[in-house]
This record gives sequence, C-alpha cells and structure tokens, in this order.
Amino acid sequence: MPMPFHKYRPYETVDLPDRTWPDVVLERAPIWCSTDLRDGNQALVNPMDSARKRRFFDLLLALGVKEIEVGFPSASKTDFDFTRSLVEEGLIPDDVTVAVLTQARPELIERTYEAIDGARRAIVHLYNSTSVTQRRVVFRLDRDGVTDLAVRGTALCKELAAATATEIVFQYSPESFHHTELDYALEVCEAVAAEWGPTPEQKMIVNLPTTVEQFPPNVYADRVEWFGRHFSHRDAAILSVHPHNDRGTAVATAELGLMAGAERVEGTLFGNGERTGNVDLVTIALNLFTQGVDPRLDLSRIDEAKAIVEECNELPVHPRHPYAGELVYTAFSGSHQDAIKKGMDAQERSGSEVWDVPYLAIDPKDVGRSYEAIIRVNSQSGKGGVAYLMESEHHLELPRGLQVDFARTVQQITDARGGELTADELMDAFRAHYLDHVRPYELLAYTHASEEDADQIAARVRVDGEERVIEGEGSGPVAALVNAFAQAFGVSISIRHYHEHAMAASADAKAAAYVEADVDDEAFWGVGVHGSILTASLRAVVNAVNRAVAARKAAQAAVEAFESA
Ligand SMILES: CC(=O)SCCNC(=O)CCNC(=O)[C@H](O)C(C)(C)COP(=O)(O)OP(=O)(O)OC[C@H]1O[C@@H](n2cnc3c(N)ncnc32)[C@H](O)[C@@H]1OP(=O)(O)O
Ligand SMILES: CC(C)C(=O)C(=O)O
Repeated sequence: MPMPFHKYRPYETVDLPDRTWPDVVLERAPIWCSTDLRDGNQALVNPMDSARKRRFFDLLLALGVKEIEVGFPSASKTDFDFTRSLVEEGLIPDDVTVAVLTQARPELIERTYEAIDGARRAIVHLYNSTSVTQRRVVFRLDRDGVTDLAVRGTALCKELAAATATEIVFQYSPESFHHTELDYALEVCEAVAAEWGPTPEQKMIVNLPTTVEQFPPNVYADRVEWFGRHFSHRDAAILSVHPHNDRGTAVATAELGLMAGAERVEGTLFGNGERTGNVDLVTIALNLFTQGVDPRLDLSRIDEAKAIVEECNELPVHPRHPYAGELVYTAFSGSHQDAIKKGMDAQERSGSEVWDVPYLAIDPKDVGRSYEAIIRVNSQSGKGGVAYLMESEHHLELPRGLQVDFARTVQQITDARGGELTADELMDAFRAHYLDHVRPYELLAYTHASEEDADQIAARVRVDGEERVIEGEGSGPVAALVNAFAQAFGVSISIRHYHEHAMAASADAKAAAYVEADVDDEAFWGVGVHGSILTASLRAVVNAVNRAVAARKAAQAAVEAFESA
C-alpha cells in the first residue's frame, strides 16, 4: 500500500523572477533574540521555574545576547513574577532589552504592561495568527476581522506605551506567516504599522515566523524579499525571522531569510522549542564564524553553555548537534583520521592563522573543546588514527611501516572485541606487542666503547633464565650488538629501518627507538623506550629478535597441531 500522500497539498511558490537573495553573502551577524525563556519554555514537559529561568537568563547575558524574550507574563504567574523580579532587582543590563509576548486580547495586553512597568526599555511583542486555516477555525473571522483584531491590539499597546515611562519597542508577528497569503500578510502588517506609527528613528520589529515549517527555505526567502520590497514602512522596521524546524531546515530558513533582507533572528540555544524546535542560534552564529564573520556571541565555552541549557530544559543536546555535540569533533573512520592527522601536522608546520584541517569545520579549541577526542579508534579506523593517538597521547611517533604493522593488530582486536579501543588500551596493546619482550633474550646491562672506526659492545644477556656475556664490534652500537648476537647465538639480524626521537612532551624526557630488522630473513619491528637513547635502541633490536623467535614458535606449534590432527 502506498503512503496516503493524496492527503497533502504541495506548497505555493512566489512569483519573483528577479529575486536577488541568492547572490547575497552574509557579512555581519544579525540581531540575536533568544526565545528560550518563552517559546523554548512553552515546549517543555516541565516549564522552568524562576530559579531555572534566572540561570538561563544569566547564561544568555554571559553569551552576549542583547534581546531576550523573558516570557508570556499574562499567561502564568511564574512568567509574570519572573519578569517583575528582573525589573525590580535591576537585573537587566543597560545594553539588554527584554521582550514579552502577548495575544491581541485587552486583558492580556494590560497585564503584560504591568509586568514590565519600571523597566528602562522593553519589547512588547503582539501576535495573532493570520493563516487561512486559523482565520477559519480559531478566530472564525474573515481577513478584515483578523486585521481589526490586530489593529485593536496595537492601538491598546500604543495607548499603554504612551502612559508608561518604559521605552517600548513594538513588535508584531503575523503568526503562521508561512500559511498566510502573502498579500494578506502584507495587508495586516501595513495596518498594524499604520496604527503604531514607527519611524526610522524608532523602528518597530516585524517578525515573520515559520510557525510550522512546511516549505523549503528558498520559498521563505522569496516571501521575505517580496515582503521587504512591498512593505511601505520598510525604513521604519526591523525585519525579523522566527523559524521552526519541522522540516529540519530551520537554520537554512533563517540564513536565507537574512540573505533576503531580514536583520534579526529569534531562536533558542541548541534549538529547543515547540515540536522539532525553534531555530538554533548557536548553529547560525557558528556558521557565520566559519566564514570569518564575527558572530557577536561568545561561544568560546560551548560545553559549559550546553550543560546549563541541558539542566534548565531538562533535555539533552544531541551528540551529533552541530558544533556542540559530544561526537562532532571526533573521527572514527580511517580515511578521515588519516586526513585529520596530516591536516593537523600541516596546520602546525605552516604556523598559519587560517584554519584549514580536513573534516574539522572549526578548530575545536575555538569553542573550548580539546583535541583529545578528535580521533577515536574502533574497527572503522586506520593507521593514521592509531598513529595520531600514539603520538598525541603517548608521545610515540611511529614510523610509517610500524603504523601499518600495529594498525593490523589493532584491527584484529577491534574486530574481535567490538567497540572502541581507548588511548590507554592502545598503549597496552602496543606495549605487549613491541616493548615487553624479554624471552628468550633479556638485555640486562651493557658497556659500550666507541673508537674512531668501530664501536664495541659487551652485553650481559639472560637467555632462557641463564646469564651470558656477549661481545661484538661494528660501525655503531646497534651494529655491534647485531654482531654479538650473530657470534653468540647464531642469529642473523639485518637492520632495515631505524628511527629514534626524544619524547619531548613526556614528563620524564625519555627517548624512543624503532627498529625494523630481518631476523633470519623475516622482517620484524621492535621498539625500545628508555631515558638513554642508546639503551632504547639496543632494546628495540632485542625486542625485534624476541618477536621473531615468538612468531616462529607459534608457527611451529601450528604445524605440529596440524600434523597431529
Ligand atoms: C506560535 C506560538 O508559540 S504563540 C504562543 C503560544 N503560547 C502559549 O499559548 C503559552 C501561554 N498561553 C496560555 O497560558 C494561555 O493560552 C493564555 C493564558 C494566553 C490564554 O488562555 P485562555 O484564554 O484560557 O485559553 P486559550 O489559550 O484556549 O484561548 C483561546 C482563545 O484566545 C483566542 N486567541 C488565540 N490567540 C490569540 C491571539 N493571538 N490574539 C487574540 N486572541 C487569540 C482564540 O481565538 C480563543 O478565543 P475563543 O475563546 O473566543 O475561542
Ligand atoms: C509568537 C510567534 C512569533 C511564534 O512563537 C511562532 O510563530 O512560532
């Protein structure tokens, strides 16, 4: 059976062939208005009490939000009392304006003005739905009837504004603008503006909400551009957007609305709000930030902000939330890890201020996140990621061949065990594989003498529990030990690759040495870590030999098991 698609109607487009918004590039942050304490709050299972509202309000101030819708004071005692407490306790900074929402009903408007009495400045936000359906089913009024409702509400707002010492900024929202015929949305806003009488010096806010998002963002942008071109009070109005996220495109709707001429965005931190949420201000701000635009919000401690919001809303922020999600700066997959590792190295080498690392839209440090979680290892990971963690967490710069070798082992572990291998578990596996091999040969002590054309080594070695002193000479101490092993034990060792480095960032300033050696014609890696680079090198050689012996024993055991089966 097909889905019942015949129940739904396609959206209408706007006839605007000379639209200009597609070419606009956003170069400045809009006016941010947080509706967390109103639209966000009205969507919560357990709406905020005064203490939670206060905590949220303080966070918004700390982030630098300058317009804050603090509630719907005529709707509940909590909202009324909270608004009063902000005014009476002098908690509203001079550069911040609080907003309060009201329906176009006289008793609610009056109560709203009581709530803000004594504030220096406040936005009185009047709304009524203008949509075709709501005119019919909610108000049971025609266009003129709904316009009259809005104009009467505006007239009362104006009368009360004239009677208060508070500076009133008037805001009008044709709620459900999305589902309102464009010419009627214009008509009702014209009527409201004519009643209020805004001027270029004292502008009103005209807020065009996508109350329930049901069209794509380009249609919204067309509507905003059309509205801006036709609204006769354009120079006396701040155009504002208020997107909801029903189609999952609220951020795009806001951005395209700004491109189409809007100057202000109403939304919430991390996108809480009715149904699928209000538009997320953090994402829009950081989207601008990634384009080199000052977001005019301080999001440099995003995790702290997220924790407060989660606590106040009693809702989690999704781990994949843009910029703030727990996992958004983490790569598990091999090719991403490889590119991030190379990108981070190149970024550091270049010394450039301009961020340019693959798969990381921003430098996690800019929002207060560390590099620790950038790369995490599971069965999807590759050598680049493993090498990154070994270097960043354990200061071991594995040579490429060893990266390949070790990544194979890591893959076996993650395939067999599932889940993630932490940085510490990775080190345990590395140690067990390359460092802790003392059977059959254990290097107990050595003396080294260097002459002009040769080095000599005398080493005390425990072999299967028995101590022996072996001696050798060669061009360098490693070659001398190799020769000592050949003479004493008949083991043929040929060094293919040698790499060493100081573990500069480690507290006890150790050194690491990496050796790839053909041991009786088969290649094995061995690693040594020690305070002395020479000891680390010699241990790396012995580890490689021990690994070769262990591998041969395992192969022999397999053959015997096969033959006896
Ligand atoms: C899209 C948005 O987010 S808009 C904001 C919505 N937020 C909220 O509703 C949260 C707070 N609201 C409330 O607490 C309550 O709804 C109150 C206190 C405001 C009003 O409560 P009540 O009067 O008891 O009931 P209710 O909300 O059902 O009122 C609906 C009435 O208001 C009318 N109405 C609804 N919106 C408006 C409006 N914007 N302007 C004028 N009248 C309106 C309806 O037509 C209906 O009228 P009717 O009773 O003649 O049919
Ligand atoms: C009151 C208006 C702006 C609103 O919240 C909406 O339309 O979603």
